Amino acid sequence: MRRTPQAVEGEKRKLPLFKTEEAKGKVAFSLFSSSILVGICLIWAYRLSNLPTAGDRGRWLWIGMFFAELGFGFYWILTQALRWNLVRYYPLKFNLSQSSCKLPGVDIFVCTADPTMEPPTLVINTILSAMSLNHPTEKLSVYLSDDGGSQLTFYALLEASRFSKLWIPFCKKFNVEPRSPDAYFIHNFDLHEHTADAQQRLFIKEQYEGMIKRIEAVINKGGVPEELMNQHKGFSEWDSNVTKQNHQPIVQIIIDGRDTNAVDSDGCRLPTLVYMAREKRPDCLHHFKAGAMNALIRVSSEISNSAIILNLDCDMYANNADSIKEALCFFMDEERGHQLAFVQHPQKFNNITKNDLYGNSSPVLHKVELPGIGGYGSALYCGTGCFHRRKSLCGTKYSEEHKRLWNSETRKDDNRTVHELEEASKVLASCGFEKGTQWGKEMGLIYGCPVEDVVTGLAIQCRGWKSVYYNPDNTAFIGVAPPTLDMALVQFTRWSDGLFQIFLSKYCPFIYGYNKIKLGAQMGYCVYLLWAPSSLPLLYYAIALPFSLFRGIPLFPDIRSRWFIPFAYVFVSKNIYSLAEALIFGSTFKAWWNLQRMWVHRRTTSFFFAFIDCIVRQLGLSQTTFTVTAKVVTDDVSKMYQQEIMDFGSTSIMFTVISTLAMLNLFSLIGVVVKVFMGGLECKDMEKLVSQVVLCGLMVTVNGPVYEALFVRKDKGSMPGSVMFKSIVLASLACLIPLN
Ligand SMILES: O=c1ccn([C@@H]2O[C@H](COP(=O)(O)OP(=O)(O)O[C@H]3O[C@H](CO)[C@@H](O)[C@H](O)[C@H]3O)[C@@H](O)[C@H]2O)c(=O)[nH]1
Ligand SMILES: [Mn+2]
Repeated sequence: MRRTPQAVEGEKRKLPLFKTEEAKGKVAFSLFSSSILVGICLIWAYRLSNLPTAGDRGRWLWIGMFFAELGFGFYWILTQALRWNLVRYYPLKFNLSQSSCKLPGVDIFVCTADPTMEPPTLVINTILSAMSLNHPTEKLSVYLSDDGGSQLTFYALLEASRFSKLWIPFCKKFNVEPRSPDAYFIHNFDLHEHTADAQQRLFIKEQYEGMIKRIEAVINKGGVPEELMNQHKGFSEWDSNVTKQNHQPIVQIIIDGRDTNAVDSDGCRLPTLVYMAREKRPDCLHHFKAGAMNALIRVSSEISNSAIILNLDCDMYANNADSIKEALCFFMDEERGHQLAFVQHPQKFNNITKNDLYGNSSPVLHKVELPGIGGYGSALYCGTGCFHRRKSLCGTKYSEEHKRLWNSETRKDDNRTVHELEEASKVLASCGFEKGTQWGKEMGLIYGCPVEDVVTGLAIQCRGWKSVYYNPDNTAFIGVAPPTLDMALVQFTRWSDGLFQIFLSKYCPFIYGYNKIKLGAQMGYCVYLLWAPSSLPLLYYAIALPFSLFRGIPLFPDIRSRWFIPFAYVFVSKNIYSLAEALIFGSTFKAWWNLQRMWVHRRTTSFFFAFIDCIVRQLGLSQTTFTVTAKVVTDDVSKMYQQEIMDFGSTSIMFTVISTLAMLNLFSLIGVVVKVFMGGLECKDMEKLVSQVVLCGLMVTVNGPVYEALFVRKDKGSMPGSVMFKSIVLASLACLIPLN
């Protein structure tokens, strides 16, 4: 009997398109983690039962220790939620290729904000990589949002649109990866080979380099020359009044995907390519990246309106050519796909050195902590490398009805001309459009928070949607990590500030998420949202321990007391666990050590400043800002980074804090050594101070590079003299303050 095509289709569509795997070892882990919990409770009990009596030296120090350890303890409990429910997802690409379902359209959004910090040549590499992803080109549209409103970026995009006619067929023919020309040509191919393939590669490389030269020449001139301007009508938007902060909405459809004449060098259709610079006016809040994303959502709904949106930062190029296919496996799965709002990829970087000097890319974060919260169906939205369902991003609540709605959601059959589409889009990208609407509140990305991504993801999940964190072996998107300490700390300040702001707002996961997302997910969110206040216990330890050690005041139990055991157990086992976990997931020992140092620096500077900023803002004294991370640095700085030498070469106040803490710990350690040698400390007293000596010693060891930068190095990355001076004065003062 012959089966009808429908029956065959029905059968095939039942194949699952992704699978889930739970991590093993849950029982062992919960036993271990309970034992630490017991230790923590014992520590709290010790603090309460041994409180020095009123008038005793160090009573206040002791009370502070109790609160610090309460903070450490509760925070540690939260972090356990990230490890209870580790789930990994695997798309089944083969099953998708077997399925006869129609693929939905995909709109890719790329955001850029500044042509100097984010050079147009970098931006177009991301654009080209996005345009060449494996997906039917008539269902692919790429949008660039340029918050810099720069004709240089527009010019570069025009050049890229021309080059894409060569690049896309080249990628598909040779299955090129990474799909960013810059990242691809960095590999040293044997370009002198004489095969036809090698010849073609060489030809494309030359074309690429020629394009980059032309763009750089225009950038060096500081503007697009008249004769080039005449080549495209779009340049007429840039009259003399256009500045970054003040200009009309600009929308230019550079490639119209509907146009059957828009073809590449092989005669295949090109994806749609759109440039957008939303309107900016000095008296109109633009809400940074969130505002740009929302304008993109609206403009793209007018032009292509694809059901799936991929959002990328301008430095995140596509590495894995099949990432769209893989994401569609999740969304199109018959059984569970309709519940998913987004699929988040990890943020990986192409400039991570062997031992990850600034702890930018920890394997434990990507392989344990983020999938850990994903295990509750509540993966964090991290702002880039994320595939969204347009519906959920626009504010729709989850409902069972979203099943099988793909086909009705593809591109509008639109007969309007390019000009008409552009004019209609400009209205959507204007300042006034959002007034009195739900954009920024219930629709699109949420405004008012520098980490618009996390809060938006949370809101989506609280509307009933689920999300997936997917970390493929073949990394999907690769960006640029901040290559200086200062930049890394500034980035963490913005994050921890924004995250804590979410905690204090109506979006606090314990309240907003109550009964909507799982408790584990609420806790998991708070691990991040409480970064800023998590600075306080560590800062207290970093000051109170050397402070009291210098004065011979013991703050921990005698090493021969039984109370010493829980302290030692918690401290040692927690750190051994963290080291073992890091090594198992592919870190080096040195990378783990560097990360520990970075946590000390982040907590004592970024998180602490963010904590203060956030409180100040809650009092209504300041406004949200967004400091864009520069993606290019000078050669000196880059060389230092490549050699894994820390860069302290700026007078940032953060460096003063870092070096003051380092000096304080060093002074008190030296103080103790001197006392021991002078016979001023008896063995009995020493036994009480051992824990403090060890902890201060560790702090000094962790800070090794800080002392080097203060006293040994003479290069550009050494600590400026003024910072050294301030830190020595401050640390000495702290040592000299009398304590009754
Ligand atoms: O007014 C603005 C500011 C920034 N951006 C873009 O936002 C992206 C992220 O900015 P970046 O300076 O690179 O910040 P990062 O700290 O690297 O960004 C991380 O953290 C942000 C939230 O703090 C998220 O939005 C990002 O996706 C995430 O990669 C870049 O493409 C910018 O061009 C804009 O479009 N408009
Ligand atoms: Mn970035």
